[in-house]
Amino acid sequence: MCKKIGFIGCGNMGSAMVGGMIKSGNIDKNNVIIFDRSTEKTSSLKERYGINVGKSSVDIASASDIIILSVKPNIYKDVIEEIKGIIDENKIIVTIAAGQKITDVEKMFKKPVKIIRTMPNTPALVGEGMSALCKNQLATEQDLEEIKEIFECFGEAEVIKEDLIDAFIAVSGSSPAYVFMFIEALADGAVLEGMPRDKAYKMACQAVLGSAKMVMESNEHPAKLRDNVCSPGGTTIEAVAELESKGFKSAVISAMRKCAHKSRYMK
Ligand SMILES: NC(=O)C1=CN([C@@H]2O[C@H](COP(=O)(O)OP(=O)(O)OC[C@H]3O[C@@H](n4cnc5c(N)ncnc54)[C@H](OP(=O)(O)O)[C@@H]3O)[C@@H](O)[C@H]2O)C=CC1
Ligand SMILES: O=C(O)[C@@H]1CCC=N1
Repeated sequence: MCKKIGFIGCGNMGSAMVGGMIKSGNIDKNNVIIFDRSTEKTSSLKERYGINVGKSSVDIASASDIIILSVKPNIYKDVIEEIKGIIDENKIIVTIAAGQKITDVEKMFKKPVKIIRTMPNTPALVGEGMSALCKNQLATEQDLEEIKEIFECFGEAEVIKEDLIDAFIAVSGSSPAYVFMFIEALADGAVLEGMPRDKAYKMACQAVLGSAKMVMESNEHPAKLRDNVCSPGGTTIEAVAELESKGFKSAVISAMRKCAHKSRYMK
């Protein structure tokens, strides 16, 4: 892969993707160029990964074959207005924004442009991202495969239909936030029972990591794996009963409905 990859916006998600790509060893640092209106962010990424820094969004659009729009959804219009003159049918626009449908982005360009809509997540930074991708009509299957390969540098990637992207945000793009809350709650519970805080985080994280791995590798239903932990009259069923009475699962499901609804209707 020797195409030039440009990032416009290097905040939480852009920097996680840049970090994941470079750390993977599959993308040459000389093929990555970034721009953010905050020079502090670009300087720190340049220092860490040795990548190139552009002077403007226009710089990135000119120098890159693949342009990743990693600014907030409400900034898309301004950035596209700046770069659209430079974008031709040989370049691929990659979007990562919640709520920005392919047709919305096509309208902003007001001309035929190859667009791959994606939804990554921040665990990309540690090579454990989960991304979804879909394409517009002008982008080819080969373009989609090429972008998927780039996203696979920092985790798993799946091609999905665009109408599933709101569900995907709820289960993947946004879900690290709720998983971090769960880890924090597990650690707090352990601290309450006398465990030192640093050990509590390590134990909580390993329990989450190990449990996720078990679901992925065992092919068992999560409820069966839960039942295997619940000894009759034992400790776990006490915790499970309390979680059920507090509406643990329904709280998660209803949070995800809010998340998907926001993604579907946000402007
Ligand atoms: N955070 C996440 O977990 C995920 C985010 N996304 C999507 O990623 C996108 C970025 O989100 P996130 O990284 O969290 O946001 P951030 O605010 O952390 O990053 C956006 C960056 O873009 C900069 N910026 C703003 N305007 C411009 C501009 N005109 N030109 C260049 N840079 C600009 C911002 O600077 P300043 O801070 O000065 O405004 C900021 O550094 C969003 O569209 C979001 O929906 C998708 C999946 C997961
Ligand atoms: O909160 C947001 O809008 C973005 C999209 C997915 C994760 N963060």
